[in-house]
Amino acid sequence: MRDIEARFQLERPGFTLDVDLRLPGRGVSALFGVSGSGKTTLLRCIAGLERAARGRLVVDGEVWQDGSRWRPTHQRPIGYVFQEASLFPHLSVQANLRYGLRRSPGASDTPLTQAIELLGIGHLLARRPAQLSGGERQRVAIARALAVSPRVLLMDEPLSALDLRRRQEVLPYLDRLHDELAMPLLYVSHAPDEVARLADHLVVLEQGRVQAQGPLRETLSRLDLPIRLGEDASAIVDARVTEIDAAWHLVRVDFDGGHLWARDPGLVLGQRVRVRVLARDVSLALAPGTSSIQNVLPGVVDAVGDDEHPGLALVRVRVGDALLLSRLTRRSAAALQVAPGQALWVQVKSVALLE
Ligand SMILES: Nc1ncnc2c1ncn2[C@@H]1O[C@H](COP(=O)(O)OP(=O)(O)OP(=O)(O)O)[C@@H](O)[C@H]1O
Repeated sequence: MRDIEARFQLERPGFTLDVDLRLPGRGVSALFGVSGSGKTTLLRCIAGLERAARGRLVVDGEVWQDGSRWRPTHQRPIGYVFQEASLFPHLSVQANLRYGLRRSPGASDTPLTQAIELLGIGHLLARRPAQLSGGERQRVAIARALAVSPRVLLMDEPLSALDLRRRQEVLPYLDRLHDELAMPLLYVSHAPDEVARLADHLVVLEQGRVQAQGPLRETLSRLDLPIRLGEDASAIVDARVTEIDAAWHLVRVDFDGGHLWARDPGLVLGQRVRVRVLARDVSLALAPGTSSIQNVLPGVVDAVGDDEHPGLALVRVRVGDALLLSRLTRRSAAALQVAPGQALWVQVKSVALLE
């Protein structure tokens, strides 16, 4: 699967979308930005729902749109999942799933069967939408989008209408999509924790323009970006579970730069995990010290940048191959004489393990 090339300009009263994107042909690309930044508009352009959008769209080597060509929505092989599952209330889950297939006569049943398995909804097929939980409805909506064998799956904040428990229930299925789908998935979200967990590639939109785009880890560790992420500024580290301390309900994960201890969310030995480390949970010290913090790693300062408040600095520290961010007061940074190339100790107060 080749990259997606998406260039669009769209003028609306009080809002202009002007983007030039190259998205990987596989994996999850998160479109991230505050409300009104143009995320939904961008998805609609890709789906061919914004006739006024000028630009160029190439998916898997096929031109869907350029100066002279325009494929209407029904000729674009996409799956579209909205915030709320729009299922027909009078039809069973099975009939809802088959509904989308009517558009493509002769389509094989295999993708639908696979989607039912992937989303774990085989036992729900005879039910009506009113007999499903919000999370189950959303899983059905995702399966319906996959049943038509799309070349791209577009998801517009698929969890935002769900409460925390239902979100937790659906997230593992999104992980499965991430791991098992060979097609690209464009995932709109304004929730940094979802992005950190699911995305491989990140696009940050602000007022209709792209502020940053690139692989997730690199893009998150850009020093100009955390300002936009505020309290959610974080780094992602790829690690593996190497020890489980059942007595203290802790788990040890190892990565290239050392190891970290975290609360055990129920992991198994050897499991690969993404570790999310918030910049505000990372402090720096000249010596390992004797504080209550158990996660202390040797690192080297990579860069020092401004933060949103003049009293704060953001420091990027290399720990092995990983880059961590630390948010500290300018006064502390001055006291430690923090500067690129300096070796110091990184104290990590807490981390989140994202399976
Ligand atoms: N049909 C429309 N006609 C005119 N303007 C619109 C229309 N839909 C959205 N807009 C405007 O376009 C801009 C981008 O909206 P869009 O829905 O793409 O943002 P978003 O990032 O998806 O926001 P949210 O997270 O709230 O869904 C906003 O200023 C919005 O008010």
